[in-house]
Amino acid sequence: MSLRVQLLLIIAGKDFYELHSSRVKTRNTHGTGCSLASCIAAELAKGSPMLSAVKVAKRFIETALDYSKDLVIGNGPQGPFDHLLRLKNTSCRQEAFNPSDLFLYAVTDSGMNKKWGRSITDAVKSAIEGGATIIQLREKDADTGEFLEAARACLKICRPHGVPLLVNDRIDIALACDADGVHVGQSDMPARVARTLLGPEKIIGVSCKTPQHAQQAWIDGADYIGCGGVYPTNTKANNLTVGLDGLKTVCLSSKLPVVAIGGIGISNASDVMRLGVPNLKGVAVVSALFDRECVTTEDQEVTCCAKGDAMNSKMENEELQVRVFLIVTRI
Ligand SMILES: Cc1ncc(COP(=O)(O)OP(=O)(O)O)c(N)n1
Ligand SMILES: Cc1ncsc1CCOP(=O)(O)O
Repeated sequence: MSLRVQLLLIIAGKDFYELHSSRVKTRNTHGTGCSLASCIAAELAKGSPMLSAVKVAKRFIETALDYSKDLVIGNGPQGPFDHLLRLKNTSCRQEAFNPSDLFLYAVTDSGMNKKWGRSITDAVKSAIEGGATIIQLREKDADTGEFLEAARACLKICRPHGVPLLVNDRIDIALACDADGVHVGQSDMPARVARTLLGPEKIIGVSCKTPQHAQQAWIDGADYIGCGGVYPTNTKANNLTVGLDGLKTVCLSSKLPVVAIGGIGISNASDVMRLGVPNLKGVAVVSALFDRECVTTEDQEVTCCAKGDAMNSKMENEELQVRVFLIVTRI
């Protein structure tokens, strides 16, 4: 039987969160409370909002408990857990949201699938085969029942590949099918409310065009920023273009990982990634993947080099190999 551990978090007397995890069976629990508190304090000192700080600290304690569960130190009924594991072990368990998942972000489009006569599940399957690292279902004109059924079917495709599936705008659909998260825009459900509804573990992305949007997304507990349109696009009407400069400004204004979106395809993905800001983690594409007659598994690899950003001295002058896989048409 696997026991669950529950941590209740109340922020400012009004926001209430339940954080769950599996119980680690071990006698080595001495030091967990003070390590949890210290880790929360350290995250807050780095500028994290309370929820993010507690999530990071909780994951650290879980990982350390698991890592040190079989240690034998002393003879007492309770042993110490190894809170220095991060200094010794670099292969710690992965966090729930891995920013590198943003690398090739495929956003579906019901109109394009209809135009090319393909089902949403076929589109998702092909995108994953082509190298997509995260999928967003952006089904603007699907009926709720139809959308929910499609989302459930897509989850069955994504889960075995370890590819997160997010739902655009529809928190209700994400909740109903237990998707990995949502993407919301500035005029959708506010990210703070989405976080309250979805809980601390789900992935929340927010569209941001300005540093103010980015700041609010961070405060609201978002996991990543979608920034664009970087280039003009026909996929989204009346969408203000921010250009590479706007993208860079948003990236530099935030600690959150950023994915660029809007008019990005095989011809300019490398220009975007060459911006070289450390928190720009990938490109989100709609038409480059899905406005095709036949999405095949034939991948085209574009390798580009991006310089590390001077903001991060470790990255300075480092050649960063960015491999962008795009699915191409076979006629
Ligand atoms: C990754 C990503 N970034 C931005 C958007 C745009 O979202 P939004 O502003 O809500 O506009 P719609 O997609 O709803 O038209 C996105 N979908 N994904
Ligand atoms: C949804 C969205 N948000 C900003 S631009 C855009 C559309 C991107 O589509 P495409 O990759 O076809 O330009």
